[in-house]
Parts: sequence; C-alpha cells; structure tokens
Amino acid sequence: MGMKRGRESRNLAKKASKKQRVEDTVDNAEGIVGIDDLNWQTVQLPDRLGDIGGFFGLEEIDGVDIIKPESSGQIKFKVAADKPTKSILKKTEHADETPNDNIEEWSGFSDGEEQEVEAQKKQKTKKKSEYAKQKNPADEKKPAAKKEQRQPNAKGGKPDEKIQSLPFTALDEEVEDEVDVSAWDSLGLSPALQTSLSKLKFSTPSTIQQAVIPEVLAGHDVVGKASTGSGKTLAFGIPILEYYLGTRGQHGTPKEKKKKESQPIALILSPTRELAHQLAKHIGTLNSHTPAANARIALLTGGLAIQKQQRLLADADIVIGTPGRVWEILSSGTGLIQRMSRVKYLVLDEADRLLSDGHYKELEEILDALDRKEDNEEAEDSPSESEEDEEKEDATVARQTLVFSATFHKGLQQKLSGKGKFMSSDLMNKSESMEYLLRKLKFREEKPKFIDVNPISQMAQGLKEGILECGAIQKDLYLYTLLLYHPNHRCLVFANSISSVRRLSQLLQNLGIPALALHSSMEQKARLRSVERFSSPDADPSSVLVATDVAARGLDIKGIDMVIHYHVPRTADMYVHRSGRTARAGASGKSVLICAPDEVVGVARLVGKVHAQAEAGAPTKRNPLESLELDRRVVSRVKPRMTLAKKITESTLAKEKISSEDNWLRNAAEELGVDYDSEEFEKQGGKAKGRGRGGGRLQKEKEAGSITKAEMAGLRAELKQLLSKRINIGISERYITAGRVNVESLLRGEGNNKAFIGLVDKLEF
Ligand SMILES: Nc1ncnc2c1ncn2[C@@H]1O[C@H](COP(=O)(O)OP(=O)(O)OP(=O)(O)O)[C@@H](O)[C@H]1O
Repeated sequence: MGMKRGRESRNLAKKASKKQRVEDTVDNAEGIVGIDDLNWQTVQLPDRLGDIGGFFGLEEIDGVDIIKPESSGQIKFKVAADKPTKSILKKTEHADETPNDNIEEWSGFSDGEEQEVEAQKKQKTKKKSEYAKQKNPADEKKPAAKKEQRQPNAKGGKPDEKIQSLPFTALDEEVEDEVDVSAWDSLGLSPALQTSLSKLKFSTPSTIQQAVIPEVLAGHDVVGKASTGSGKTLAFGIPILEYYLGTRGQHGTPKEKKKKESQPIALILSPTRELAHQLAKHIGTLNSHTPAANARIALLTGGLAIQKQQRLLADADIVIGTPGRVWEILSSGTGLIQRMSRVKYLVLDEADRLLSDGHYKELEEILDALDRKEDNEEAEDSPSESEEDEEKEDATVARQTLVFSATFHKGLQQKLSGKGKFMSSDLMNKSESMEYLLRKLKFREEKPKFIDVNPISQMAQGLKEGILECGAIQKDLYLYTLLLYHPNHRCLVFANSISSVRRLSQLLQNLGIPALALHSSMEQKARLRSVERFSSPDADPSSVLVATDVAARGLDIKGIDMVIHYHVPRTADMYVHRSGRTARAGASGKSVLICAPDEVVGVARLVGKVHAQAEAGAPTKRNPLESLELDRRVVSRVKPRMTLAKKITESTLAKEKISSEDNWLRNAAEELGVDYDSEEFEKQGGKAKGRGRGGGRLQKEKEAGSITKAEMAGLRAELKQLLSKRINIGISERYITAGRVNVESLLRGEGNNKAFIGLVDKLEF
C-alpha cells in the first residue's frame, strides 16, 4: 500500500521528542514504525504549481500498511510483508545491519540506473581528461605551438579577409597540426582556449569575434550584427567557454565549482532545430579541443525524446535549444526556472527571428519567467550573513544578455510596438533596432554594446548575386537548366511552401539529380538526415537540397556553391539569410533569383533595400543583380525531359495523396462503424468533381493519379532514355560543323558539361 502526506506534517513530526523515538524503535522490533522512521520520497511538482499559497509540497511512501494503535492514537505503519524494509525505512545503524535486506532488489528505478551509468561515464571522462593533462602538462602553459604555418592571405587586409573557410564539419577528422594563433593575443584568452583555436586552425579572429569577445569578457551586454557566415557562433561561444574554464574547469576554486556546478552557465536560444543542433556541435567541438574543459551541453529541441532532454538538463553547463521545447521543459519541471534564472549568459541567436512570429510567445514566456524569479529573489527578507556572501558572489554572476543576427528588420519593430499587421521587409538601422531590443530584453546594462561590423551591407563579401528571368510556368525548366549549367556545384534551392519542396525534390530526383528535401513537416530524424547527407564530405558534388526557409538561417554547411531562390523570398532579411548559406567564412559563392516577369519590380525593390547604404545618410539604391541569360536552345532541348519528368512526378504525388486521403476516410469510417466504398463516396459527391473552387485542380490530380503502373513504367523508360543522351547543342543533326561547335574539342569528347554535346556559352557568373 502507498501513501502521500503534506510536507508540513514531516516538519511537525521532526519536532517529536526523543521519548517518542524510543517508542518507535520498540515498536519497530515488531515491524511497526512511526511516521518519522519512514523513508519518505518527495513528489516532484511542476514549477507552475509553485505559486499555490500555503502548500509546501508532497511526499510519498510505498510498500507500507497503516496501523492505528489504540493506546497512543497515533498513526503507525507496518512494512508490507513482501517489500524490502531497507528502502522503506530511513537509514539507521540498525537498519544497515539487517542482513536480509536485498538492496539490489529495490534499487531498480530505471532513471536512477541511467543516472548512475551517466555518472560513471562522466567519472571516466574526467579521469581521461586528467590523464591527458598529466601526459601533456605543457598544454596548460603554452598557448599553442607557434609553428610557422600562416595560412595563405594571412597577412594584411581586414580580419575577415584573413579568415579561411574552415567549417566545423572539417573538424570531424582528427586534427593533428596546430597553427599560429598569435593574432588572438589581444583578446586576452586563456592558454587553454588558444590551444583549442590552434588545433581547430582558426588562426585569426573574424571581425565580429575581434569586436565582441573583449566586450563580453569585460562583462557587457552585447547586441552583435555581422554578415552571414562571419563567425558569430564563436563570438559568444568563446567567452562562454572562457567563463566555464574560469569557474568550473581546473581553474575554478573548489567552492566556486561546488556551488555553481548545480546550475547551467548559459542558455542559448535558436529559432530552428537544425541551427540548435549546429550550435551544440560547434560549441561542443570547441569544448572538446580545449584542454581541461568538459562542459556538458544539453540540447533541447522538438522532435526528439523529451525525457532524455530532461535528464540532460539536470547537470548541464550549457543549455541550447529552441524556445518551444525549452519552455515546455522549464515550465513542466521542478525548480528548473529558478536554476536557469541564474545563468551567466542568455544568448539569442538569430534574434530578430526569435523575436518575431512563431517563436515570440514562448520566448516571452521564458524571458518573463527568468526575470520573475529574479524579482522574487530580490524581494526576499533581509539576508543573513552567509546569504549576503552568496549575494555578493551572485552579483558577479549577474546575467549578461547577448543578442546576435545578420539582420534586424522593421517587421520586428512593428511587432514589438504592437502593430503587427504591417509587414515590412525593410531592415532596421542601428538606433531603431537598439530601441526595440532594449524595450523587450531585460539587459543588465542601460546601454548594451551595439556592435555592427557590417553597417553598409549584410551580404558576405564573396557573394555574387544574379537574376534569371523566365515565364512563371517555366521556373521548373529554368531551375533544371541552371543546375545543368553548374555540374559539381552543391546547390541549395529555396521554395516558399512545403508542397513545392516535396514536388521539386521529386522532380529533380526523377531527372537524375541527387536532390534531398528539408521542410518542417518532415520528422525530425529525417530532417537531420537530409542535412547530414547533404553536408557529408562524401556527398555527390552535384547534390541539391530543396528547402523551405527552415534552412535559411544559420545553417553552416561546408561548400555550398550556389543558392537558388526558386520562389522570391518574402522579405529582405530572408533574402540575406538564404543567400548567406553560401560564401561563408571568406569563401565565394553565388545566389540566383529565378524570377517571373511580374516579380521583377518587387525583387529589385527588395534587393535595393538590402544594399541600401543605410549609414551614408540617404540610402543609395543600386541593383547589384547580374542578369543571367541561358542559351534558349539548351532550354528548348531540355524541355522534353522536363515534360516527362513532370508527368511522372505529378502522377506519383497524386497517387500518394489519393491513397493517404483514402486511408484517412477508411479509418474514419471504421471508427464510425460504417462501410466505406471510395467509388460510392465519390458518386455521392464526397469529393469535388471538377466544378467549383479547386475542382479543376482536383480533376487534374485525379487524372494524374489514374495513370496505370504499365503507363508509368513506360514513361520512366522513355525518360531514362532521354537522360542517357547528352543534349545536342549547336550541332545540326546533319552537319556537325554547324553552329558554335568546337569540332576539335568534340573529337576529344569534351563539352563544358557532361550533359551537353558541343560548347554551351558559359554563364560568366
Ligand atoms: N576565426 C575563424 N577562422 C576561420 N574560420 C572561422 C572562424 N570563426 C568561425 N569560422 C568558420 O566560419 C563558419 C561560419 O561561422 P558561423 O556559423 O558562426 O557564422 P554566422 O556568422 O553565425 O553565420 P549566420 O549569420 O549565417 O548564422 C564556420 O563554419 C566556422 O568554421
């Protein structure tokens, strides 16, 4: 039998006299015990119940029978016959001596088991890192082996021109060599972190890192704005690890370590799951290359098991997550909000996205909860001496808020001022964005440092921008042709809807292009798999990822050569972020907008805004887009493949849709206990039959879905044949010397692309 009691009763019971205890012990000999001898377990209550007045909490005990002896009138308990007494009774000398208690039998709470395994693992890792340190004590003192290994371009120029593209994916390989990191000297980093940077071959800080790191280390709140791919992650990641080393690494005093180990030092919020995963990977890599650092990172994102994340959070040093899941875990946990409110760093990555639609509500809940706890703590009664000491220590832990993005757009301003309807894609200037961020975020300082390292343009320096005009219904054809013009280019294609992503990825696959899809209604594991496969060093060099804007922000994938906007982005900032997936960390890259005639004016305006030189007084609008021309003959020769591939794709998608609708109706009918016959249902008008709104589309879908298996096989065979032939350009079927054919190169079997025979005018872009 089990029982629950209010926590207050235990406190009263604690005041019971010694005499009473003796009585209990006497009764105990007969197996009967008092309330205080039981090993009550605290019932964990969610934080949201914390505010209920006068309620101290609940405790429970399992495996006892309740007895009410007549003499004393007090409730007594008897351990149930089949239960081990050791875990039910409080630990006393007597109990410890009981030979028959089977501890193992009762200690089997699965969570406890896992925690223990975790603890053992940690112990092992700790030993390992201590061992590593013993083996190489020089690591501690020397910043890094200063080998003469300066990278090319490492001299002169602005810092960003010096940084080489070293995406973290490269770091999966074991790093042997170290590089000269003296360029970091002025930032005042610890030798351990310098060693890590050296191992990672980050010889020079980027502009944003150079500007932000000293300010954060000096204890300031920072709003950092820098172009995409400029290294913002480490601009906050390095100071966080530096703080970790100073307080919890081997440099922290034992008192500091003990006190602080129970609470995380940083909460980093990101708008998308993929970005959160990437942040954890990047900071984790820096951590694992830093001698004496063993920071525990908890990743809290939707789509993955919540229980595991809750457990990780219990002893995390750095918490990284999306606002929805972070709030879900914090609000349903016990004491988590209070622990989290003591974080040293609150980081908002891609802050303008976090502060706008979709995430805003949960972010606000998190910010309010963290601040509410702080307020409560401030309002507590006058502190005792030791509390005063602790407060002094806590003052040094006062939270720093760090806010980063490549853009701050005016839609955010409208949103925060409560006029959310007006959708502006203008980008905010420095004073506007500061004003609104200041209003919303509870910065510690009256004026956080606003560091804008790219006041003129948010676009990366190595980025080329182009526009490809075509009819609205020709976009598929132009997309495919553009890809054919760029063999061995890793491309990221953006579309504005999930259905377009599904359709385009299948269409390209049918055309023999290794295309993957990424959108928010995919299962989380499939999402991660797509990113992983696309970014793998072993991936086909012509891989294409077709994605919604879920991939627009922050994703750092090595070697994306070209970003294609199949649909025009909805806002100027989205154009910046999408395009920023290429030309990262000093590399070069291309961004191409595929544009229908009626979109051109809007696009010119959008791009003009992005390039407006806001700092130079009156914005000077220029159109930096290069107009691209594809050889029309190539386009027309590609057309038959496209027509076939479209037919196959539409038919496959229609079949999928019909079968899932049918399944749905069948299940619904089964639940209602009625028979379902799809033909009968249609006859009775259950589905639109080609008249009225959407009827035409449905009719088309129905036709597409009605292609038989044999017809489909025929279409596929025909397409396969077309794909196996090269596209014949500039060569008259009869006169091989016609057109712009370089006969010599033809004889050598060369075209400028394995898809074409003959020379296609190169896109000088
Ligand atoms: N100091 C450095 N030297 C060389 N490479 C660096 C340095 N710092 C960061 N990088 C590389 O730059 C790439 C981009 O960094 P990061 O993802 O932090 O950019 P970001 O500014 O956050 O971009 P976005 O705005 O798109 O999120 C990373 O792959 C990283 O390897």
